[in-house]
Amino acid sequence: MSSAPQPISVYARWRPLAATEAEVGEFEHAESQPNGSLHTVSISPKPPNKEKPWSSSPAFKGVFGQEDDNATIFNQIVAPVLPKVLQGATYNYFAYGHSGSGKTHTIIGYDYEHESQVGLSLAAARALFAELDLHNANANEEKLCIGLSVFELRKNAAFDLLNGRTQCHIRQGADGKTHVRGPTVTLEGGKVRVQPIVQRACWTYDDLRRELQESLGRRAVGSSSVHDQSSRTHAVLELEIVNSRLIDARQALYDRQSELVPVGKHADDVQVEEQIKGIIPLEGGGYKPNPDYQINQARIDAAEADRAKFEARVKEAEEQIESITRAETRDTPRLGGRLVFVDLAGSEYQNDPRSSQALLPKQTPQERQEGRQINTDLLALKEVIRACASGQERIPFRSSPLTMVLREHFLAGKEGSSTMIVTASSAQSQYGATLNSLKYGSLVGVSGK
Ligand SMILES: Nc1ncnc2c1ncn2[C@@H]1O[C@H](COP(=O)(O)OP(=O)(O)OP(=O)(O)O)[C@@H](O)[C@H]1O
Repeated sequence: MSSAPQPISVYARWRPLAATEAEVGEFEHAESQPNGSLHTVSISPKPPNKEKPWSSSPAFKGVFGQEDDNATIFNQIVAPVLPKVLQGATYNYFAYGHSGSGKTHTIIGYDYEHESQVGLSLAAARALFAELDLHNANANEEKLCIGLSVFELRKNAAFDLLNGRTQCHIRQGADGKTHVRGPTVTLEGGKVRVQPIVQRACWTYDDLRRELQESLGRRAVGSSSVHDQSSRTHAVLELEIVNSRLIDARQALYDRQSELVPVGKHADDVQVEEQIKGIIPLEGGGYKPNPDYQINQARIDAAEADRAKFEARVKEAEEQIESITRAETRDTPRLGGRLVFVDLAGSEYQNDPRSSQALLPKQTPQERQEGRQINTDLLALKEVIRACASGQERIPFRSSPLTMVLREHFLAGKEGSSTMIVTASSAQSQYGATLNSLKYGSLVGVSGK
């Protein structure tokens, strides 16, 4: 697969100190722009902390200060790409940092009422709806809306937050694509349904906000030995520009895939049954043809013909989706534009004793195992971003469930890009954790140069 380089930009964001942290004090941090484009970030601890000062490479496209609110960040790094999203491009945003550093504040926000505080995903949805409403007001145009998907990734599974937190499996198909599917449900008449991650059609901003709020209420909560469970999962929010025809066509595809399952199984069963009846096992091993049974080839052929008929129906449904999404039009907004926001698990789970000691004093064996998976995910993400940014031929998407799930978004075309926001705290107590986050961001950012 040949891949065009996908640009990556990394930003750092300092959050204000919490009241309790302010009492203990903060370490020094500064930034500079040595080559006039990318920023370096420098930090140095205050005594009694004996750690060494550290400076990043020029790797950060920008640094947001404690006084910068969500609206400022939205205007600078999300608003400029919205015209491209409306033309069909995909843009990915990742928030990376230790627990409590401000990832959720940045991606979703906690205050939905004040424009300056709404997180990047909701602010983007509101701005997209303003454009879609203008388009939809024209009676001649097919109406467009935003398809919302919200899921959590934990260990090797995805949990669909728009579908009661149903556990879904992440698999790579024969086509190399990643499939995220819920359990197979058997319906009346032997039919089955294999439900993918739900995409909810939202026609207004208020609809979307309500759906998002409700789904986030289903995030894994409760106390582990140290943290809320939410810091141990990656939350993925996808916003896609869709219309009713596309939604219906995708539903038709899932229906036909579901219909194919029992038909395919029946064809396999008939094949095996006939072959078994047609042979006799020998005592010393091996088989000989059964003289008393003539393999019923007509029965096998009928079952295979049935399978072919249902496979053709699936193919037809796939082509229908292709024809809807590929419909050549210069008009905007166009179908398929996407924004993907990822609130990553706490970076303290990365394998570094310095940050771990401060934030993870005591972990159960199960938590340590989860921590190792998060570590794998975050390392894999770094490698995938670096490979995408340098236009490498082979991108190691299969290294972790997180990168498998995001594969399609990274490959969505040369128009889009990825942006990482490293959320950081200058509280004295969080020097080690912040240092590690900035180091990670710096490594990712230099690959985008
Ligand atoms: N830039 C900011 N401005 C104001 N308050 C902030 C900012 N960043 C974070 N906060 C506040 O700090 C607290 C912790 O932030 P948040 O929950 O976003 O952290 P997190 O990195 O998502 O943590 P976790 O990984 O545990 O979910 C919240 O009360 C949040 O409102």
